Amino acid sequence: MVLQDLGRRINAAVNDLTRSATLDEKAFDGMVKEICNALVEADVNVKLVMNLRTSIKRAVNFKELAPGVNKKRIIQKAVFDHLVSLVNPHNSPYTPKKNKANTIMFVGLQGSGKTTTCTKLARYYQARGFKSCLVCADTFRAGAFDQLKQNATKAKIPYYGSLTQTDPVVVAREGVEKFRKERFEIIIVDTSGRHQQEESLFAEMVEIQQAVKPDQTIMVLDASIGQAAEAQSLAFKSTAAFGAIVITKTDGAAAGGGAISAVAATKTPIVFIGTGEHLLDLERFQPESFVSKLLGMGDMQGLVEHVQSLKLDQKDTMKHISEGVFTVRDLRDQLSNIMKMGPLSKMAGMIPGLSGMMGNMDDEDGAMKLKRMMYICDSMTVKELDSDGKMFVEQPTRMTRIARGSGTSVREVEELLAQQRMMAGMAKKMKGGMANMQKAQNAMGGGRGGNQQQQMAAMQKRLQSMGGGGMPGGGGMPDMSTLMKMMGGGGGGGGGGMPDMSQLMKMMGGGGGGGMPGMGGMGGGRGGRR
Ligand SMILES: Nc1nc2c(ncn2[C@@H]2O[C@H](COP(=O)(O)OP(=O)(O)OP(=O)(O)O)[C@@H](O)[C@H]2O)c(=O)[nH]1
Repeated sequence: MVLQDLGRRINAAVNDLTRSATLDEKAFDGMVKEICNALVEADVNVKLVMNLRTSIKRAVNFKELAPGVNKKRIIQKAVFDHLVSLVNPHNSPYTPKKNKANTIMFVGLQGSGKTTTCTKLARYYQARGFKSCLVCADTFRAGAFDQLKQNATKAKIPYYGSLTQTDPVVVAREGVEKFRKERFEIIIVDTSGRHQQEESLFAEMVEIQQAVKPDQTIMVLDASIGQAAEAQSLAFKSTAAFGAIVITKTDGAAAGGGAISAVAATKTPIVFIGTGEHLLDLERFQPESFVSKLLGMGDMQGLVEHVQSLKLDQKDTMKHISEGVFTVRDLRDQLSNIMKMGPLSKMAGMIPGLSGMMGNMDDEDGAMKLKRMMYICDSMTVKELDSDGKMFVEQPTRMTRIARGSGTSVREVEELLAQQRMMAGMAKKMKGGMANMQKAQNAMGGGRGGNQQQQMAAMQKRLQSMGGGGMPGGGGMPDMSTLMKMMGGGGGGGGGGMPDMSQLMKMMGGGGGGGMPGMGGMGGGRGGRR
């Protein structure tokens, strides 16, 4: 069962119970049983599942619940809290510091995703202002250096390796020394994959560790090993004292829940999880955010961090929106920003309530639709791009020309222009709202350097007062329709406009956040795709 399915099943069990007319002990026991079955099927250790069952039942003691208490809320919160503690390692990892060389060494079994994750992590820190680089100390697998070189070049990360030196200890030492001299702040050392039995490779790993003296050694584990993650991490731990774990391939692994909970049980911090093959498919692991996303409640903090790390250029569009304008070029810029964000299904998972709405959205179809919209924009003249779109109504032959030039249909050009018109309408409405938003932000002590938590809390309060469905476990995030209300957007399942996320991010003190306006119109939302 992939993680998404696990989340859906748990969510369904909780929702079925809280919606049912008879919220009694028998129905509650049924829900707990269904959650436990789902967890066991996702390869979570039976003993851990039994503990969770006992503690949820203890937390919601029907016999002692006073009449009139909000049982729904108590049940939701108990499930949320206990799932969080199931995946919480209760241990903080090393945090890299600015203006010093932080050396991070990667170890793990063959094929677990070390090389890929090294590059993802270097990019992650690079995007956060750390001068990052990569050292390839895998002289064991032919092609390992080439793979790292290719990945690093794509991510624009400096790298070091050798095609002739066969001693990985020498390569690691030379690479780290070179980058330390050059004042790099994050130096990531990739080592060769091991099998548990290969004693000589284990010894080599220890030698590299002694040579480069890493500040942190990270073990990479493939999520598909499920519960075996515990034994594997202990085998590595007894040889190389590693400090943290990255679990890769949580996107497709049937046993992802098993691996995460097994590692958490060993109290080893899980720093990141790999969620796909793309360079951006790396998420910081935080138990609350993870469970929130698993249950389809979104992960707004993760979304803000992700969008900020992309360093999207929003200046012109934000200025336009504040003036009540939204040109075709603004739409093109937003499309290009969306394409930088990674697969749509992942973005949707971070927005409360949206993943359910886009349940059947196929990433490939979505990406293709976006590309075709970009082709349309790229076939326009500068004047057309910077226009408000009215010239297409006055001279419809322009649409025929553009459709021909972009290899698309007139219908698609019309759809794109309809999208732009809708955004322009929203921009007009938001003209006054932007100033109010800014005022609200200032009042909350916001601004770029503001206290994000305070702002989140204030925003949640405001959203709740608007009637949004609260998220159990302190999240309090509303559903999408509430967000849309707040943003003054259209909304609605089939092709309704998504709100401009940059507004939300601004309010959360994100600064420079990215806008994703009108994503719903991209493919018509669920069922609207052709
Ligand atoms: N779906 C998915 N694939 C991943 C993820 N991380 C890595 N991969 C894929 O897993 C495969 C193996 O990854 P590598 O990075 O080469 O693994 P490695 O551990 O360096 O391999 P060795 O050097 O042989 O030990 C590649 O095809 C990656 O694209 C992930 O989070 N999700």
